[in-house]
Amino acid sequence: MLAQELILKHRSEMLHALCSSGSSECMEQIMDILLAQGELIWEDYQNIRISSRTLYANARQLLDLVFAKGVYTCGVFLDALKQVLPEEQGVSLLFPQSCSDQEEKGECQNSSLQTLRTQRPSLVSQLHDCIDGVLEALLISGHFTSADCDEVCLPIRTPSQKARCLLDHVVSKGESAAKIVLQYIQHRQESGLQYEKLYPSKEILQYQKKLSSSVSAHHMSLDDIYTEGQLELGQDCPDVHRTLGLEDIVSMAGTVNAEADTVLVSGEAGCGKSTLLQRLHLLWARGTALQDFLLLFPFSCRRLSSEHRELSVQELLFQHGCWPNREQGEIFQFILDHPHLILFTFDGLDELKQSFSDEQRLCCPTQPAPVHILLFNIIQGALMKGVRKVITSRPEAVGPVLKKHLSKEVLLKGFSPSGVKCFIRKHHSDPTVAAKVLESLQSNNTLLGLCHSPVLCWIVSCCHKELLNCGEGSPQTITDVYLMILEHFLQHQRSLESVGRTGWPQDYLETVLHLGQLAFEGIVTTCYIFSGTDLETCAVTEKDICLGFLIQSKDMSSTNMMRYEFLHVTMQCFFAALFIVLSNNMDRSTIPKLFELKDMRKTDHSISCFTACLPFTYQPECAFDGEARAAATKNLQITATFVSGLLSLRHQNLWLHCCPRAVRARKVRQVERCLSKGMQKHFKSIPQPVEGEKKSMHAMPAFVWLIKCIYEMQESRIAKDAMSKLEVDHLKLTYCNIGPMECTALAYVLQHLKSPIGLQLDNNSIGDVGVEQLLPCMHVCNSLYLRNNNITDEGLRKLIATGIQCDSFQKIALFNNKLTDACTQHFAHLLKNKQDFLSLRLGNNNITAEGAMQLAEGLRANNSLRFLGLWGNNIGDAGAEALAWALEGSESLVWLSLVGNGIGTAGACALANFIKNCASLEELWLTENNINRTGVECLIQALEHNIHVKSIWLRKNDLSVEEVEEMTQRESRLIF
Ligand SMILES: Nc1ncnc2c1ncn2[C@@H]1O[C@H](COP(=O)(O)OP(=O)(O)OP(=O)(O)O)[C@@H](O)[C@H]1O
Repeated sequence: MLAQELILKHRSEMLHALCSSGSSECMEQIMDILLAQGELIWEDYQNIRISSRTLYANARQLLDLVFAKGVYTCGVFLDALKQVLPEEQGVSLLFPQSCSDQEEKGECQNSSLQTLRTQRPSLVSQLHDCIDGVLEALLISGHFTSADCDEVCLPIRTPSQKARCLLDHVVSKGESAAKIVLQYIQHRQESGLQYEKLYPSKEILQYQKKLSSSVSAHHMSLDDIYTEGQLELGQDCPDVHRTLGLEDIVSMAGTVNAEADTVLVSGEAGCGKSTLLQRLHLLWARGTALQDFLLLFPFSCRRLSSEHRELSVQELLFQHGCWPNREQGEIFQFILDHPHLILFTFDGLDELKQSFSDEQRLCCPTQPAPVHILLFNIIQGALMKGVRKVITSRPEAVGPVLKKHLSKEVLLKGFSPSGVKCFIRKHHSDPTVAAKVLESLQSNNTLLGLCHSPVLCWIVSCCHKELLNCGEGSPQTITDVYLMILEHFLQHQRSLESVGRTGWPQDYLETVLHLGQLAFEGIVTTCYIFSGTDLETCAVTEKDICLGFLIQSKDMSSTNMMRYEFLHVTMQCFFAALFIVLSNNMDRSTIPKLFELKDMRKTDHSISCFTACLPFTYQPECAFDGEARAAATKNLQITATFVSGLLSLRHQNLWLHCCPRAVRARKVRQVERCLSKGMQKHFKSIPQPVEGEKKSMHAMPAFVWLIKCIYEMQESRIAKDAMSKLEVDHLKLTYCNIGPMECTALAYVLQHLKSPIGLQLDNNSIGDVGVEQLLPCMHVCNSLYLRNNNITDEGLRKLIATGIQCDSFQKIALFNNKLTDACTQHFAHLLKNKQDFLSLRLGNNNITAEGAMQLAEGLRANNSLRFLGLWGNNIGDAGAEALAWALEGSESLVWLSLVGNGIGTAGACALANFIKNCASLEELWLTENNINRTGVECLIQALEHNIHVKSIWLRKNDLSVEEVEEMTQRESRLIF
């Protein structure tokens, strides 16, 4: 439709749109545009704007005039109208199909070219700083050749000349090329990057470059080995099961609170949180990700913790973000004006000494305050509202107050099985070495389980020579892995020094004790960065530093002071544990305090020989409260785990010449006693069951920790002793961050249970490797709940192969995993061979009709199954028919759920046949299955012959309100 006709047709709507607000502003703006483009002359303008006339009369005059001037003026008018009127006022409604329809009909074929001509002046200036981008778009789309691009970019041209030359070329290429240019510019505007407005000065650009280069300089080293970790949305997110990519962290995906600007990435020690942030920083600096953010400021809570001055936000940005800059004022103003273009990252919130609180409010960005207060205000958006923030933390430090201020939580769960492979391949440039390391991991599933933690994977990969030479005795525990890297670093030093010395721990005992003391005192006082003076106080020498366990602290701030930290905080825990085990002067109460986790910081710390020389000021008790205490305690727990491992029988020979046997024996006894007491305390806290219910224990995180300590000791006597006192029927360990490594420990200990239990491990990250680790305790599980654990058919195959041999194994729940039809043959086999199996729940996997048919084979041969849940799969009518055939005459099945399986009317009719003759079924769930009236009729008829069925759920099917009403009357057991 021509522009003139459009005006004629929509005249009254246009009048309304122009005048209904009662203000002449819209009309004035449109006339500005028409005047600027020469479509109205000054006299026209005067003739329209007559103040004694009504607004509507003036608008009519305008429309008449524009119409009289012809098609072209009408086109300009329509463009102006679109520009000026807000969308919601109905401008899009005015021309409901204008452009798309017209384009299809070819009537509007010149519109982009036209726009290029009519908007030429503004386009020239808009193109100034994006010529390269537009040329690239034209090149990719095939409209321009590289010769065209070269022609446009001739160095003699000024930016405006380049822009004009580009436009001229585009006009010669036609409509679709013009469209590309307009789309490019529009996209930039939409994404908030209207460069003229947003790049107010060269300083901002220079500062951006400076931030990028300092960020890349810090993180380059990781570039070659970075491997994607497993990212999931937190449990509060609506779309929990979605897997995420790196950029999704800052996207809106999974947002639970749209008001908040802060995203939390949480995960266990060494799962790769800091590394993930470093990766994000690097990608941003290179311009390959997060390009919606113009400036990115990375902060480390570890380093912020040692800032004792009060700072304003501005000082925080420039003193901790990057070196001070001349143009601070302007840059800061830019940040305040454009918060949505800025990204802050705060790594390691758990390392702050204060728990998150939203009580002390600040709102002035120039007001100085203690750093943690600034941080808390930034996180909750009281300061720097609109700036996007990504914070990382261990889970212990995340309390409900913090959660309230999060836009979403993302869980980082370490490497997937393919991630482990990918990391090892990246780490070893020689593919033969990589293949050997992988082969050795495949042959030691426990070690493979440990490698799901990136930090352990890194160590194992570094120590590949030791690993490949260790034969049978390959590492089984995390202590083994850390001992391996200790030996690796020390041996490396030995090979540089003269040979002919004794054993490695002895030769380096002093070094280990120096580093150990530094580590221990740091862990006790939550200090992870050490000054030269701290090192001196613990007698750490230059040579000790050269071993490689301490690294120079990377700091983007201006301070030139040399500071150190351990390679990783878990390494610090390991050295602290070595110190506890090897120091002869250790206070006797240290181990009990460590295990009972009575706060070692609170006491006056009478660890005699070094109390006096503690380089740290102890924080008053109140400084560690709530989540901050829990987070600090976690490192003490990791230390205790290492203490257990180091004192295990199998490592005693290592220390023969390092510490007196009697002292060591005492420490071993202390650890054993603590573990036994700790477990008993847990068991005592289990409430007595209500009559008729099972005795159930909901494990606390400390229970998993104690189990891991027992595993590190590798003595079945201790495991047996611990389990001898546990009397429960059901052990619940849901949402406990249980990965393959924890499964190993659990199975090691639980296998000694006296009587079988239900083991509930829903919502963890067990995976196939974890499943394999659980096998040794399958015989004590009468039921196993593994909902939402990333389990595939392969893990399932192994699980069933063992389960089938276990007499007590009777129930399994596997909803929300990654099972497909390939798993159903194993279940069929189980059902055929286990005539006492009771419950099979496979909801929300990927099972289709084919899988249902396989399963049917097993069901047909089984006469014990009481519960069968297949909701949220896709078995269709054929699957339902197969199940109906298999279950015909069943005397055991009580409950069947086929919710959301697309079984349709045919499926319902098939099931009706089975219902007719089934004396056991009580509940049938057929919600959401596209069943129509005919299907329900079949079910009603079947129910006429069946008095046992109590209810059939039929909500969300293809039935009208009237049908529902009528059928409810006829059969009250149908629930709609
Ligand atoms: N995605 C990854 N790709 C390659 N290596 C990784 C990755 N993530 C972690 N690592 C390795 O694991 C080590 C520990 O990771 P990182 O420090 O990021 O863990 P973290 O979760 O921040 O630990 P913590 O909570 O103890 O501070 C890194 O130094 C690196 O060697």
